[in-house]
Amino acid sequence: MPINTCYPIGTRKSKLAVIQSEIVHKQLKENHPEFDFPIMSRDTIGDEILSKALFEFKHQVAKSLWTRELEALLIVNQCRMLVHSLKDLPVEMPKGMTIACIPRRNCPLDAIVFPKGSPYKSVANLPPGSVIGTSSIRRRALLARHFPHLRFFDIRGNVGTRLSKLDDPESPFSCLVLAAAGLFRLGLKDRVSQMLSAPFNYYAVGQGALAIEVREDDKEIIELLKPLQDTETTYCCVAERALMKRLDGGCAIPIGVQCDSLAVSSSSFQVSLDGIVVSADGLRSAFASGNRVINSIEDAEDLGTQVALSLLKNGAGPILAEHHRSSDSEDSTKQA
Ligand SMILES: NCc1[nH]cc(CCC(=O)O)c1CC(=O)O
Repeated sequence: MPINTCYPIGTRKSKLAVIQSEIVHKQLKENHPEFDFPIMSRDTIGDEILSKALFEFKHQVAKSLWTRELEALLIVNQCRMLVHSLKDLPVEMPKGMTIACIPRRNCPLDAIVFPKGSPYKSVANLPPGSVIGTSSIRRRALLARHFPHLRFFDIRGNVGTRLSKLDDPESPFSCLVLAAAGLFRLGLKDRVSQMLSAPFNYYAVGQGALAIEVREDDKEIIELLKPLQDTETTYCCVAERALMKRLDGGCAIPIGVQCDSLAVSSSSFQVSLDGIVVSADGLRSAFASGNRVINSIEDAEDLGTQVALSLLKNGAGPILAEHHRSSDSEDSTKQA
């Protein structure tokens, strides 16, 4: 037996974060039954400052909201890996950190959840003035594009908290928009009334995928994580993240994507990537798409960058500049 047999997994404390770590734990045990992978959970700033809408945070702060405290555990070797939702990770990883592995993706789509007992089954049927609960500027902008008669209120907290706010008879919300993957992992599939997909809705970069973050120099854990890597998911997510990186987007910017892939051999995939950038009011948008055969991470990055450049050619620049201006000034955070 090697001397080191214990590789702790670090995670946020929310129920979803812990379930996601358990998914990774199970896959690690299947591949390495001789080792232990205890789960250690911690609170992060993102969990503590629940009263602020996400897009009110400064761009740079928003990028590391969910991850900074956990990375400290990696640095001091108290944890060997962190399990995150990929969409919560910044496109530029902090110095010394890397994504070792992206396992197989769950459903990447957004879903609509109505309160228990609601007569509605579709957002399209909601009467004018109905209130949609979401703190995501992307979800708000994309829905406003189709339904200018609906209103949007922020809602924060973990998925369980949001659902109890929704079900409260005093609640202003007619429905919530949540990631289907999170609801599925929490065993709440029966709460999903409607799935939102392209060309009507586009999901967040990396949505539905997990990412395992490690110290870049920890070759031992990188090796142990190799069997958990899903090549098809990785190519799609790398393309999506390259698109966002080229547009300098964080979670305060309404960029939506839709990525589809088809295996053409065991190691190459035909990948098509659609991207959309929307103004906060949903009135203006830029769209672009691209597709190519992907054989490597570099190919995937190239696809994402190409779609980003097409987006800029199609008018994404001024829309993005507007968002950067409003998230950089102190007093214009409630623009929509
Ligand atoms: N920003 C919070 C967050 N981060 C990841 C998920 C869901 C799981 C996933 O996308 O993999 C959620 C909740 C939501 O958006 O409804």
